[in-house]
Amino acid sequence: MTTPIIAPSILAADFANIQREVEMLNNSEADWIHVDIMDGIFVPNISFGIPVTQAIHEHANKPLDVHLMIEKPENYVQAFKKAGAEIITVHYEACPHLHRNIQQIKDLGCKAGVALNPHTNVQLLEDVIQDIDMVCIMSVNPGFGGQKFIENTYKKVRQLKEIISDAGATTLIEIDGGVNQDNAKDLLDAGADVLVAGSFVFSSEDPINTISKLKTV
Ligand SMILES: O=C(CO)[C@H](O)[C@H](O)COP(=O)(O)O
Repeated sequence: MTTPIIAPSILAADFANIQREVEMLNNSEADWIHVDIMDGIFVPNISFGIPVTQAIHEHANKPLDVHLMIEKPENYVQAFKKAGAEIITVHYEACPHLHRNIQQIKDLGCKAGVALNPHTNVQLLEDVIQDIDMVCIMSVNPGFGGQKFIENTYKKVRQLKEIISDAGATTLIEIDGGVNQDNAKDLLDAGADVLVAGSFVFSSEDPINTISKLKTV
C-alpha cells in the first residue's frame, strides 16, 4: 500500500469563510483540493461555478481537482482550466463522446479524469483506460455530501485495479463519497490511490489532524 493522495472536498467547507478554509487546507497534509461542480441537471443539486472556483484557486497552494457533475462538460472545461483547475473529471454518464472530452481536457494541459456513478460498470472504461489519468469511483450517488458509503465500491476498485494493471496503465483510482477513518484502509488495500473526504474532514473538531490521520491510515 502506498501513501494515499488526500483530496478534501471543499463542498463541506464553511462558504462564508472560504479563504480561511482554503488556508487551513494549505497548512494541512492535503495533497489536492477537490472542487465539486453541480448543475442541477446531471445531479439534483446546485453547488457553485467558475467564479468560486477561481476564488478558491487564488488562495490555494495545492492543485484543484475539479469534479464536473454537469451536462455538456465540453462547454465549460476551458473556463474551469482558466479558473485554476489542474485535474478535470467528467462523468461517463454525461459524455456520449467521452474520448473527445478526454482529449479536450488533455489538450488544455490538464490531467483528465472520468467519474463513474455507483451503477456504472468499471469495464466500460477498458477502451480509454490508457488515455485517462484518473478514474473517480463514486461511492455515493453524486449530488450531496454527507451520504452513506456504498459497500459495493470495494469490488469496483478491485476490478478497476485489474483493468489498469492488465493495460499496463498508470491511471489513478479516486474514491469519492462517504470516505472516513473506518473505510479508508480497506479502500487503499483494494487499490485506491486518492481519497476524497468532505464531511469527515470539515465536520471534525480538528480538520488538520483528521487529514493527517487519513494520510497515514
Ligand atoms: O461528489 C460529491 C458529492 O456528489 C462529494 O465530493 C462527496 O460526497 C464527498 O463528500 P462526503 O465526504 O461528505 O461524502
